[in-house]
Amino acid sequence: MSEKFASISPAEFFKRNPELAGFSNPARALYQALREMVENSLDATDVHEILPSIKIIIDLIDQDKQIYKLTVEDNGIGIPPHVVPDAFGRVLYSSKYVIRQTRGMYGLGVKAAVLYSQMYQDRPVEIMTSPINSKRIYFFKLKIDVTKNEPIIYERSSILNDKGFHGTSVTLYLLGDWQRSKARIYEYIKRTYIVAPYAEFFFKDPEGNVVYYKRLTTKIPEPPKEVKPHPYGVDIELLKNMIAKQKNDYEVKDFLTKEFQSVGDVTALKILEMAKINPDKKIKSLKDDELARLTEAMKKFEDFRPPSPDALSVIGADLIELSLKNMFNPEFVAALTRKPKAYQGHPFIVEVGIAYGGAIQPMEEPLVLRYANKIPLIYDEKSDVIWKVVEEIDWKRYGIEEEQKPLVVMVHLCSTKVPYKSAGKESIADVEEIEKEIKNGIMEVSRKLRLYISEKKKEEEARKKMLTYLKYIPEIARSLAVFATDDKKELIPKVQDEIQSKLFEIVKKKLDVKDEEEYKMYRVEAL
Ligand SMILES: Nc1ncnc2c1ncn2[C@@H]1O[C@H](COP(=O)(O)OP(=O)(O)OP(=O)(O)O)[C@@H](O)[C@H]1O
Repeated sequence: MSEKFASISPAEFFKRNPELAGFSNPARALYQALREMVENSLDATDVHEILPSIKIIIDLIDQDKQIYKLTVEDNGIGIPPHVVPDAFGRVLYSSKYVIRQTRGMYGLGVKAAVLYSQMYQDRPVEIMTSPINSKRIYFFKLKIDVTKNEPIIYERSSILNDKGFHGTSVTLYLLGDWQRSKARIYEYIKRTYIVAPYAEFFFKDPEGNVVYYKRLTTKIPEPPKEVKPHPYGVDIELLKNMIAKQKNDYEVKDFLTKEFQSVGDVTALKILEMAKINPDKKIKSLKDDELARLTEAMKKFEDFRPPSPDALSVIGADLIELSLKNMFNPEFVAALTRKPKAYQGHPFIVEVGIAYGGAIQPMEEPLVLRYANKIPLIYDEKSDVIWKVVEEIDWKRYGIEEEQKPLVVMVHLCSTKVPYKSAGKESIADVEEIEKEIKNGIMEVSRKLRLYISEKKKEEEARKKMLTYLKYIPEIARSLAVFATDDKKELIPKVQDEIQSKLFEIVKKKLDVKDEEEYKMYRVEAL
């Protein structure tokens, strides 16, 4: 029998393999669709220095068929009306194919949700949007033509925007399973809020429950800037692609200095010498073998400055501490942002937060909160590099002796390219440089915890010591009273009482006991 060959569109590919984008079953699909929409909303707000107000509503609209209506609304930058159909109806269409840290990166998320949606019910996706300063609010209803990977527009209209609204609201109908996704959806929203305390979230679930997470601060992290590629991240195809896109036919030396970061005149000349290419040669005339030599020289050259961290946007130690305190009410909290590092030409920064004791529920393993580019990662915990590192930490070395540890470890990796293991963005691959940074970050913040625990222990020991003195006070007071009254028996009780009170007073001061009740308790116990 002969093989039958055919070609399929990217839309068809993801329709056939929805699990690759996280849409593997109705429970996971409801969670994943919500995630994709919330992440788009956050990218449309905080990346543009707008304090996010995000509204999420899930309704069950067909009990028999388990069809849910999911709406996510934001106050973001909105979407220009001419790109809406492609943004929601053409797989691999995105505004995020630039070198800048955003939650989105594949140009797939919301389309994967639309594809899944139209597989099990027939309502189109509904979009309402108004870009900043737009005089009109636009409405669309559309589906994806799976064979052509194109939007099919069912409705398009607009109304006057007389209230100055800007932002986007997306409504999707899909086969879901609320009962089996409920815990994870709540966890996702909570963990998203932990790293975005400058956002407010309103959530109404299909059972009618409403949660509101209020904005804790108006301090918004500095947004990421778009940067040029770093020479370490280059390959032959990328070079070809960049050259093809150039309007002017640069000389190769100028091309290197103008289109890449960290390349000045001297460096460009050195690279071209290594690649044996004439610096005046026009880029469009470069042959394949020359491009290969140029790529190799760019990879081998050792003196580039590391990739610029300007494209990254960290959360910041103070916001992490604020959120951990607010969420867990711990007795100790610390956080830090490590210095920028790079892997394969991509800059990255690791942030770590730790919370201990107080109201934290003790568990055998610490509670690990994993984040990548401000997205909480909920599924596939055990296959993630963050988990791998946390698992290897010997907490006893940091003063945590308990079998059941009241401990939360939060790790945030931000990068212009997070090495996710799949398009569903649930776990980070073990890249050596990243693994090492996470380890160093956890160790550094844990040393602060160790210091806190050891000081606390010292204080407790000192306290215990003082408390044992209490036991001896009546005895000492009696002996001193006998001594001070020259054995005049009738005076002894009074003097003994005076000495005793004085001594108790001294210990009380030393112990720093402010609460009279607590002090009495010690006394009773000690006596
Ligand atoms: N709420 C929104 N506000 C503004 N723009 C949006 C919104 N939702 C989607 N977009 C636009 O639509 C594009 C496509 O979104 P989509 O979720 O498919 O991919 P992405 O976010 O770019 O990447 P990823 O697949 O990694 O999530 C986005 O790049 C963005 O430009």
